[in-house]
Amino acid sequence: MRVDVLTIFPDYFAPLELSLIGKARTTGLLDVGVHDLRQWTHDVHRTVDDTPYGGGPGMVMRPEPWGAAFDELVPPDRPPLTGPESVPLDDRAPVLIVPTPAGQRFDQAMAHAFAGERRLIFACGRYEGIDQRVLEEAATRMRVREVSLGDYVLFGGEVAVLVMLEAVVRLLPGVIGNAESLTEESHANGLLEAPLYTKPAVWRGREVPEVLRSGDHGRIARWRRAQSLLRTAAQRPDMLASTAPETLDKHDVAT
Ligand SMILES: COc1ccc2nc(C(=O)O)sc2c1
Repeated sequence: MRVDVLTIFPDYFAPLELSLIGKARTTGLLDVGVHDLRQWTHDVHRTVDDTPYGGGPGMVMRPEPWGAAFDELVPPDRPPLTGPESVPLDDRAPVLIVPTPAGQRFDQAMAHAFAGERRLIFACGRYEGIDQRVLEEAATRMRVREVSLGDYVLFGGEVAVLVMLEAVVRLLPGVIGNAESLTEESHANGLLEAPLYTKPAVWRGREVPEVLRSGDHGRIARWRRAQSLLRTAAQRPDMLASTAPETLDKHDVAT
């Protein structure tokens, strides 16, 4: 997978050299380019923002640097359409992901969808946001996705990109050594994962549930399923709404 990130704070992405993402890059599973948007400015102050039309607080990111950056990263195979019309794009066009509080909520299903793409481009907004015409023009040659991490507001898109990148890259084949981890974790099956335990068997007077030390794999699986349902009901009842109702056997719940 090729990923390009456009930002005025490239240093935010130093963490992409670390851990499993860093390893994915060195092993060739992932190719990342982080680009300072200011390299597409031409004034002495390398200006990327200006006051909003219609008034209002703060500043808006100017369209010109973004347009020039996209021209370089995604050369139009034809002059971009200048009208308001958008062009349906085939699935070979790169996906442009724009973090914004006004976007669709990011979730594991979206992470899987992005993980299936050959190329992702992330546009990190700052200030009050990016001139809307940038997204409209980009849609003539990319599949544009406005995405939010949740119902809160950050200073800019960089942190959201780091979160989405980690969620996506860990799904790429070969990045996580034991792919089975991906099937057992929260949100993998529409539920939250069961509680986890490791040695010692007793810690500060608290015992690991006997069932997990029983060696009875069928019983352990039933217990974990029951705990997963109970935990989801307690923490995220909204997730249960899209899960078929299940009857819990009290023996499966017992620890
Ligand atoms: C100006 O760019 C921003 C500002 C806030 C913000 N908050 C996000 C979020 O997902 O919470 S993405 C994002 C992008």
